[in-house]
Amino acid sequence: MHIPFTKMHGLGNNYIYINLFDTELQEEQLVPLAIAMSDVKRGIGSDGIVLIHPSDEGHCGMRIFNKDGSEATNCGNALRCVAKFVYDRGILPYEQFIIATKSGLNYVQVTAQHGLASTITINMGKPAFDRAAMNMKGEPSAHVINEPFVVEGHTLHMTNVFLGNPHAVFFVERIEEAPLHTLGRQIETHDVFLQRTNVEFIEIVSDTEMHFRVWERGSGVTEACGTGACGAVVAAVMNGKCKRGEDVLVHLAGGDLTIKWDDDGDVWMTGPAEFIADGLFFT
Ligand SMILES: N[C@@H](CCC[C@H](N)C(=O)O)C(=O)O
Repeated sequence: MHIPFTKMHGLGNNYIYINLFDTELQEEQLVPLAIAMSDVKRGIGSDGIVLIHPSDEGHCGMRIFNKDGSEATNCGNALRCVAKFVYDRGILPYEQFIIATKSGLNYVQVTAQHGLASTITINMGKPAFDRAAMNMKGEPSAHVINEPFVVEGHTLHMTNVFLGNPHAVFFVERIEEAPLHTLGRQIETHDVFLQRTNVEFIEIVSDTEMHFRVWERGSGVTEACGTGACGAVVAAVMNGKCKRGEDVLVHLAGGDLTIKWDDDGDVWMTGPAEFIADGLFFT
């Protein structure tokens, strides 16, 4: 079987996109396909796969699988790439439309240059803070804001934000010292998180600027995480370190995103998306 695919990236967070507007896949193929395609040596190599599919009321739908085959509920960088895919390729040639994900409907605004999407702004929805939303052990309605968290004998201070996906955010003095490789997997798989978590380290530069690094659930260290950057800005506001209602410039390993948590409670993300290649995957 030959599966047509497109590889794209958002600030280096790279996924293989499969267009189900014109390709058919069975549900049982999806997990093995995510693992096989993401493999650098025997597949294409990626942080996971993303399915672009027709959805109700003329919306475009999106599903995201991490490189270990686990399915997530949303992906900020993939939302921008899907927006560029459907806009540039004439599937939804409008500057405003909706992408439906497992975590809800995301409003999209495309800024185009010479007929191609160059910058994409997405409404990422409203954050939640309760342990139930985070799928954590403990009192379901309790929030975790800057609470001591012990992992591998280290006591860190954790803030939890659910923003499309679960995020555990930690402040560091210097971003170069973020313990991504030493504690990322241990925090992701800590038994307090019933469905694991994404892990973010941030260094505050000012109340409108930060550095950011991520260990993603199911994919490990990646160059960028859109829902994570949104969660990090919300966590910084909750801890009195960033301003609500203003653009916050987030420096990720793969480039910059602009994030705003507005006064109505919605979080907005603005950034780029790029095509890498089209191809056929042989199974
Ligand atoms: N890279 C993504 C998030 C992908 C899913 C995540 N690893 C999870 O399992 O929750 C983004 O840009 O938001």
